Amino acid sequence: MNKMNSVEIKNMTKTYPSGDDILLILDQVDFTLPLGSQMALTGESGSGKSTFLNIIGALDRADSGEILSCGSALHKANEAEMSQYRNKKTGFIFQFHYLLKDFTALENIMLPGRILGENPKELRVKAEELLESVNMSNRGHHFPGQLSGGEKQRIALARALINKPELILADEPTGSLDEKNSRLVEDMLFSLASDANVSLILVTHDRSLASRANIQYHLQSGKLNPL
Ligand SMILES: Nc1ncnc2c1ncn2[C@@H]1O[C@H](COP(=O)(O)OP(=O)(O)OP(=O)(O)O)[C@@H](O)[C@H]1O
Repeated sequence: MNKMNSVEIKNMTKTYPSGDDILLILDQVDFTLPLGSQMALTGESGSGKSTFLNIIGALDRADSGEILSCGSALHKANEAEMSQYRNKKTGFIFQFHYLLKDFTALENIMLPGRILGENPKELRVKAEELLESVNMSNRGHHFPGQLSGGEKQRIALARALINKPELILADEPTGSLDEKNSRLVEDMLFSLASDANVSLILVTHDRSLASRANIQYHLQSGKLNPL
């Protein structure tokens, strides 16, 4: 794998069974993401955007092809290696925040670090810094139920960054927010990714959001087309 790339994919195919038929979702896709770049992926509903993201995030597997991401060969990885890769190399943000309701905002941010067995004191310092970077310093002790949708998504963004990932994978991260909160979360996502020089893959329906990324692709009929 070329050290200047975060992701290198060759000839990746993914199908799903559908009754007696087979759905061809990704059709011999080749793709390279240079280190530190920000890529947006658009495409119609059902075109396979989440499937593409989930394979790079080691949440799903391709049928065939070579998938190298952050130095890991995902097409050859076993379950333990997939989980190690997910926890150490990637930070995921979904449309819904998936914060744990019985944990405070600060505890939610710390959680991925706890799973890796990091030193709790150091982790807390990092989590407080991240809380500040998403402008939520005064809300660390609040529970998710006490936060607005936009605030919860900012906590989810901080949580995605706690393990200093090499790659952020965002699946419609502003899809359930209003215009004002969408812009706020978008601004934070792009600026935090670029400050930390982390590569970003962002799946979105929103063309204006996509246009903020320096690389844009459109997924159609199983093929990735640069825009
Ligand atoms: N586990 C599965 N089993 C069978 N079919 C699936 C599975 N997961 C996804 N699909 C199908 O694969 C296609 C691509 O799904 P995917 O979620 O990747 O699309 P998407 O572009 O992200 O859509 P949306 O924009 O609506 O979220 C869809 O037709 C979907 O129904």
